[in-house]
This record gives sequence, C-alpha cells and structure tokens, in this order.
Amino acid sequence: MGVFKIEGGVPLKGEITPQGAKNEALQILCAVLLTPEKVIINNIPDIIDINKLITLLGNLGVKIQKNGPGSYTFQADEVNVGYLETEAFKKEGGSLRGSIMIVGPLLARFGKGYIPKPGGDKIGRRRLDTHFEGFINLGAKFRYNKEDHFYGVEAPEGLTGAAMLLDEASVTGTANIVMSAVLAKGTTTIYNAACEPYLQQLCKMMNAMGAKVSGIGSNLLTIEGVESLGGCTHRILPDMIEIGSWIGLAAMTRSEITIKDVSWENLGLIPNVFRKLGITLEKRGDDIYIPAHTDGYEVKTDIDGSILTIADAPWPGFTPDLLSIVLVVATQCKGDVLIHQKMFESRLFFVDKLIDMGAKIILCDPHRAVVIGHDFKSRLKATTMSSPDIRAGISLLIAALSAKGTSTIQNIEQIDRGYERIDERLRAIGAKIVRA
Ligand SMILES: CC(=O)N[C@H]1[C@@H](OP(=O)(O)OP(=O)(O)OC[C@H]2O[C@@H](n3ccc(=O)[nH]c3=O)[C@H](O)[C@@H]2O)O[C@H](CO)[C@@H](O)[C@@H]1O
Ligand SMILES: C=C(OP(=O)(O)O)C(=O)O
Repeated sequence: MGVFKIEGGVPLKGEITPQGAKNEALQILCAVLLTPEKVIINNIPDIIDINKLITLLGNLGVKIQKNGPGSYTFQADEVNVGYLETEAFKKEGGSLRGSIMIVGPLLARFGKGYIPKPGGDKIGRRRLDTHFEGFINLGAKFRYNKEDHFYGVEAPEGLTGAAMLLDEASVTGTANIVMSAVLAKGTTTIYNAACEPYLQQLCKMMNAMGAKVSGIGSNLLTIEGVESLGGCTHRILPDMIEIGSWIGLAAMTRSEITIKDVSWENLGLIPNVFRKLGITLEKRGDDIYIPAHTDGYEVKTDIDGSILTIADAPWPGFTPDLLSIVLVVATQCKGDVLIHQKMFESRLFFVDKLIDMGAKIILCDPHRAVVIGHDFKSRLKATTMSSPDIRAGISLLIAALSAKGTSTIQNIEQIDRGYERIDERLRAIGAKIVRA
C-alpha cells in the first residue's frame, strides 16, 4: 500500500482545475448501458473508482474507445448479460459503490440485473432497500442470497410505470430507479427523489438520448417511458466535492489559490458554508479566488449569538461528503463550530487523528463533534496516520499540509479512489508531497 510523505507549513500559490465529478461519472457511465448506440462522455476523472467501473463495463461486453484525456466513446450493442452470473463478476462488482447503478439500466433493457453487495466507504450503514423497492414498484421480482450477499431483480415481461414515494432521498437509489423507469411502459413518478447536480446531469443526458424526464432538479420526477434510447455526447461537471476540498486546503494553509471553471451555478450551499467559517471566496467569472488568509478566518455565529452548526442534508442541503473537510478547516478558525453529520454513523471517528495532532475537538457522539478553533495560535503537529475513507483521507492530507514537520499518510488508495493525481497537482502549486 502506498504512502504520502508531506512536509507541512508551506504556503501554496497558483491555479488548480477541478477534475470531473466522481459521483456524476459513476451514474453517467452506467447510463451507457441504456442504448446500443454510441455515447461519448467527456471530462471523466482518471481515478480508481471510475477506472474500475469502466473495466466492469468492458467485461460486460461494452465497446470502449479512449478518444483522449478524460474522453471516451462507449457502445453497448453486444452486452453479455451472462457475465453477471460469473464468479469474476461477484468479485469485481462488489469492489465499489457505484457499480450498484448498472442494475437499473440492465433491468430496463435486458429484463434482469444482478449485483453483489457493493463496496465504497465504510462510513456506516449503507442500505440498498430504496433501490430494490423502486424496481419492485416497477414490476420486477426481487431475490437476495444472504450467503453470498448477492442481489437480483428480474422482469422478463418488461417494467411498467408506477407512482412511488421513496423511503429516503437516496442519491444512487434515485439514479438507479430513473434509469430503469425511462424504458418502462407508461408513466412513473418518483417523489422524495434525490436531486443533486449528479442526478440533474443524468436526467439531462437521458433526455438528450430521447428519454422524457421532467421535474429535473426537484424532488418530484415524472418519467414517460419510451421504447428505446439513442446515443449522445455528455460532459461531466467539475467535482463539487473536490472544489470544496481545495477551498479547505487554501484556508488551512493560508494560500492564495484560484480554482478554475467551477460551475458556480451548481455549487449550491458550498460557498456559503465556507463563508460562514470566515473564509473569503471571490467569484471571478466562473472561477473561485481565495486570497491568502494571513490574518486567519473568524466563524460567524448565528443571529442570536449561538454556536455555528454545520450539518448535512439531502440536496439542496449541504453535502455530507464535505463535512470532514469543514471539520478540519474549523480546527484553525477563530471561534467554535458544531459539526453534525446526520446521514452517516462512522464518518467522524477520524477526529482521533486530528486530536493527536493537537486539534481541540470533542467528539460528543458518533454524529456530532465540537471544534474549538486555534486561530493559528497553535499549529497542528506532524504525525503518521492512515486514511480510513476518501473524505477523511483528504482531510488528513489537508491537516498534514498545514502542520509543522513531516507527516506520513498510509492507505492512500482511499484518496486515489476519488482524487486524480493529487500529489502531482499539489506539487504544481508548491506543496512538498511525495508518494512513496
Ligand atoms: C457513489 C455516490 O454517489 N455516493 C454518494 C451517495 O451515496 P449513496 O447513494 O450510497 O447514499 P444514499 O443517498 O443512499 O444515503 C446515504 C446515507 O444517508 C442516509 N440518508 C439518505 C437520505 C436521507 O434523506 N436521509 C438519510 O439519512 C442513508 O440512510 C444512508 O445512510 O450519496 C451519499 C449521500 O449524499 C454520498 O455521501 C456518497 O458520496
Ligand atoms: C462516500 C463517498 O463515496 P462512495 O459512495 O463511493 O463510498 C464519497 O464520495 O464521499
């Protein structure tokens, strides 16, 4: 397993361009299974999770052509559905979270979809009930093999549109159900649908392929089923979680950084949450300019003076994927912040490492942590740590870049899962980081 060695405390300077969004790319790549025609996708990030999904599509018989950096053409005209029942698939399909979203398109187009229990971060309970209840509502038969955790849905006669109210606004669950409903007979309505930009992009892409999805961006999607879909060209948005990570990095290392082409209109509450922490962000065209915070950053309390709380919520609420980053940034703010991670049970335990580095954090329970900011009066100390999940990993990396001395981060595969050539890109703005 690889490690990063980081010499912290060096201010960075320059421009950084965000990669394409991991979580959007996972949905979009699964959608290529909906048509036998060619689909061109641009701005695909070169990261472990995405490359694994592309390999899986290839093993399913999808023809794949690389057109250039981040650009691929896919053609699913000779899909080998039999691959789903092989031992190789049981291993491969379970190695990432996003693979669950091949089920909806396969079910819609070929009448069956199988998947082993998917991987992804171990950040608490990650149920799949919403996905399968959705398929059952559309007329699919469900089976689950408890011994090898293998899920299956079948609908040899095809799917029929239905009205449904999701038990929770699951991101991948909504994507999976919409991808199956676009080829169902009749109309489907999905209420309590997730509506992240990832999903908005997926629905726009499917409409470009000939689907009829309306209500995009809201929590009520209406889908009129069509007979078949055609090809299209789609461009993936910049990764809003990576953008948030760069904002956090700039503030903690007191660096002057410009984040290029961020697609401001798709960032939702993200800029505001960082502003509440006292971070200055300037909108320059479609870039974010962050000046060097040489005098630190001071948190804004609520109107009545109570402690600032930053909590996650389904979109358009604040994404849970940025809370670990907000938490690390809060360790150097002037003031106190309560971080409330409502969705996941095991995403805050990494604070132990920050406490070892000298941060003042009280973990109240698995969901809540109070952070008492140092206002740069005391710097974090370098240490050796292991990355437990993708976002804790980048948060520890940010902490190491701001700390005094040389830190080591182990298990960096977790970071590489979602951040493209992170060491190279950091070195380009002056960071002292090596991969060993
Ligand atoms: C590949 C991918 O796209 N992964 C993202 C996706 O995962 P994923 O689609 O797996 O996550 P879900 O949206 O299904 O749910 C995430 C967690 O939040 C809980 N939950 C969800 C909705 C809700 O209204 N209330 C609630 O408590 C669920 O029970 C679960 O524990 O969405 C998560 C939530 O934004 C992100 O952290 C993941 O990065
Ligand atoms: C939790 C995440 O990813 P996954 O759902 O793939 O585990 C994430 O991107 O923060």
